[in-house]
Amino acid sequence: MAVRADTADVVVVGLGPGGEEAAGRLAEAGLDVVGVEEGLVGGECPYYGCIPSKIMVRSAGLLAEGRRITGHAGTAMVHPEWRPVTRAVRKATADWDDKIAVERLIGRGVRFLRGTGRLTARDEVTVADVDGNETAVRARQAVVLAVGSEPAVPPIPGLARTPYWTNREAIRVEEVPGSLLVIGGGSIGLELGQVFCRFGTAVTVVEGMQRLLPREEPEAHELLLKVLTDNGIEVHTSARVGAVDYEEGAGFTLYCDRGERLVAERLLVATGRRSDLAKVGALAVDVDAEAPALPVDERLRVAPPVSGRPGIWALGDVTGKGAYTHVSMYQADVVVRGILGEGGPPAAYHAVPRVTFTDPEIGAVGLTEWEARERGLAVRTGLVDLSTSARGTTHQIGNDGFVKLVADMLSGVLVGGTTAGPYGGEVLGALSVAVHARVPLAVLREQIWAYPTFHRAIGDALRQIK
Ligand SMILES: Cc1cc2nc3c(=O)[nH]c(=O)nc-3n(C[C@H](O)[C@H](O)[C@H](O)COP(=O)(O)OP(=O)(O)OC[C@H]3O[C@@H](n4cnc5c(N)ncnc54)[C@H](O)[C@@H]3O)c2cc1C
Ligand SMILES: NC(=O)c1ccc[n+]([C@@H]2O[C@H](COP(=O)([O-])OP(=O)(O)OC[C@H]3O[C@@H](n4cnc5c(N)ncnc54)[C@H](O)[C@@H]3O)[C@@H](O)[C@H]2O)c1
Repeated sequence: MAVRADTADVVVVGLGPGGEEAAGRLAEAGLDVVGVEEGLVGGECPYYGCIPSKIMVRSAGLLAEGRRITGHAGTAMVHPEWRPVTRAVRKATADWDDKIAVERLIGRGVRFLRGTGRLTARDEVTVADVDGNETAVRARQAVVLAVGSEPAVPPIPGLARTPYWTNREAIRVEEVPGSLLVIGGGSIGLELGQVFCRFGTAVTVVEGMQRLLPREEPEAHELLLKVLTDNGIEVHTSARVGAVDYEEGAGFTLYCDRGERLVAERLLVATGRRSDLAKVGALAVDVDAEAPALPVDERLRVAPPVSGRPGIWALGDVTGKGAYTHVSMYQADVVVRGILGEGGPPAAYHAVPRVTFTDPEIGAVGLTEWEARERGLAVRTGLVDLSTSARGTTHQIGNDGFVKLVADMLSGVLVGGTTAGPYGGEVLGALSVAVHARVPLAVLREQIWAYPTFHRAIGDALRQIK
């Protein structure tokens, strides 16, 4: 094993969306930056997450729209074919090759090291490559930990011995299975579950909590339960999986505590994410390696720079502030400004937007009604059914959805909201601005909302907030 020593102004460990952005911008600003990545430069989002999954969602959406033609605009026979989806995913991921991403990074001035980075001292990252060679890089100014997350697989008896899928295998699948069990009714389980269902797979979703998307509004659960069940997906909520079995040819069997015995060809485990703090050497900065996330202050510092010693920053999924690409990119900006000493506002999370790309899409921003009540706010809500709105009426089939607003009457602003329905993620834009900028309710009520749009329902919901 060879050991090499190096120094740099900044070492960025993990080059997902946020790490890549931070490394690139810091190098462009003239700092000597070493970027360390053990997998693919770009991270989960472009290769196994947002991009390929949304390609699949789009293809599945086309099938659904095709099937809606009959009875509304003529007749249509829809024959699903998975091959074009595989082709599009392979193209978008460059066949899971990051050559272009590495070139782009180097082009921005970053020195790239492929390997696993670990904090071995407060100012040192040791990078081990696949051959076991190590490079100890001493950071003069900063270390940025942007190591993201990986699937959290629950300790269900029998599961570890089976060839279950996580998002990684599901994204790379070459043929749709005849049947699929999904453990977890969150964003991944529902987006991919609906995709496979639309391509002909018999899908069963098993969710441990009482509701699908349990962190969102209960109305989102009710809507998705109705629509997904209508699509033919079998949904089990409040279901605890006691054991998993797998037999070649027979497939997977889930034994649930209430006695259900669920069988399918494939099993997708989509039960959230975890970050491996031990692997990145969190102990070197006195962080418990078993902690769920790296603790950061409002400037994303795990440890501020002190008396000539570099500061340790973190960003992205590993900070536990919302596992979304847009959060990681937002935090990258705060980190870059912090390292360059540019000042500017600290990180704020009162208006984190999120979209689950099911059909209907579930867009949400800020607090849910329950979260607002938990915080003791003077809560009033407005709720409008999209299907009965003017746009819902003209849209006809596929018009399920709602707009829900959560207001705090003391501060007189919206603190959260949900826009569920066709283009729910796009409609969310208007609400995101209102929650982010704390636009007074009085000002929002004066707004003219174009007719007949889905976002006009925001104006209708506002009128319910007295
Ligand atoms: C199926 C799926 C769909 C998703 N869809 C969306 C979506 O539509 N919209 C959205 O906003 N978000 C979506 N997400 C979430 C999004 O992908 C993540 O929030 C985002 O990728 C996190 O970015 P990150 O910068 O934290 O790092 P990650 O993308 O997690 O990347 C971290 C990188 O660090 C590397 N790494 C880890 N440890 C080390 C180490 N010790 N040394 C060197 N390298 C290391 C990893 O190999 C990885 O490349 C989705 C996720 C999944 C799984
Ligand atoms: N459109 C998007 O922005 C998008 C899409 C996919 C993923 N993501 C990100 O990736 C993260 C991970 O997605 P995810 O769907 O895996 O996580 P999630 O946290 O969104 O959902 C996981 C679900 O699994 C359930 N669960 C956990 N353990 C279980 C068990 N043993 N049995 C049954 N159910 C169980 C949870 O109650 C939860 O509803 C998301 O939180 C999100 O931040 C975002």
